[in-house]
Amino acid sequence: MISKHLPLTDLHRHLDGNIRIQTILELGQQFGMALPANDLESLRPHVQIVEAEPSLVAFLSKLDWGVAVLGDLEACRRVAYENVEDALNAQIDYAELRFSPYYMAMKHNLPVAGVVEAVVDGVQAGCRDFGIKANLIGIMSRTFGTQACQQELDALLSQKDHLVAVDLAGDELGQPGNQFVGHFRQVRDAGLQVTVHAGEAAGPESMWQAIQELGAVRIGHGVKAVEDARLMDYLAEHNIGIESCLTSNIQTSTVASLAGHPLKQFLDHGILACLNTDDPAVEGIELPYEYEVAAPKAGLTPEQIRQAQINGLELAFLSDSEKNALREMAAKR
Ligand SMILES: O=c1[nH]cnc2c1ncn2[C@@H]1O[C@H](CO)[C@@H](O)[C@H]1O
Ligand SMILES: [Zn+2]
Repeated sequence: MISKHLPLTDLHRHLDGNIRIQTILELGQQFGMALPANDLESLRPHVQIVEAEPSLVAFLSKLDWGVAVLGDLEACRRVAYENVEDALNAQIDYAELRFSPYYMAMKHNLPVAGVVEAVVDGVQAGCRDFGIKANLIGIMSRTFGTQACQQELDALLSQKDHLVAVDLAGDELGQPGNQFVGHFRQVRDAGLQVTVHAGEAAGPESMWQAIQELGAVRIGHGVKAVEDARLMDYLAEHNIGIESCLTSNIQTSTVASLAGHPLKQFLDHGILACLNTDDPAVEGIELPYEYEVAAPKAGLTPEQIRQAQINGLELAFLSDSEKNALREMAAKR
């Protein structure tokens, strides 16, 4: 259950993994693109997971049509704006929306820095119109290699005042984190926080690398930490946050069943772990489903679900006064 009197956060939410099917249809039509299907239900299996995919990389290919229809910067602005409305509809009080401008720019050769500006603009307009709070996390898509990531980072840093953090996402096995040490030095020098997708496709060594060499203060997924007792202790002692995404982990075949998901062990161990969506439109779920269906199936007690909601605010890239304002707002309703 979601506690109404606590702020609800989604800290791990890809806005380019949350493009509405209807919007994919409309943008496809607008830009005269041939889509694999021309109505909502026939397009669905091409852009949404219908059964678990065999691997992370197979799962990620389901995001490709959503970004393929981004034919101009206005389209990027539109999906960013709609993402804020989706967050409101999912009862979210505070969202950290992450996006990969290189991935969004790729199909139509859009200017990468222009994509960042368009996303910033769309999210700002959305926050004004829908009355919720959001911050942006820039992603480097490791799948496309180190040079593309540097180009992507340059574009992100050109708008660094509008970002709270930078992340590394994509093919964790194919592009290990040790290639990105220089990139993350630039991120930290720019005064931005670091969160990294790690311990999802690769093992606990990938999480150690993200923490010790890239400077990650939060880890996306991190499911493989259970294989390393010393890492479990380290995460708890150093308040390294784990951004759990239960349904996503099933759909990428990272975890075989919700009953076997390690989130419960993280919470039992005193690790600051929270509940998040990942790519809601692609997964066909929203945050309330994660709280009301997925978390109980993963064996979390009502107290642990409440703790996960508290941890979400604790881990947010917000100042103490911003967190307090959210707490007071939720306590009053
Ligand atoms: O669960 C995930 N694990 C790793 N990378 C992901 C996941 N979901 C999306 N992306 C990656 O994030 C970028 C778009 O924001 C893309 O690189 C996409 O492949
Ligand atoms: Zn993710």
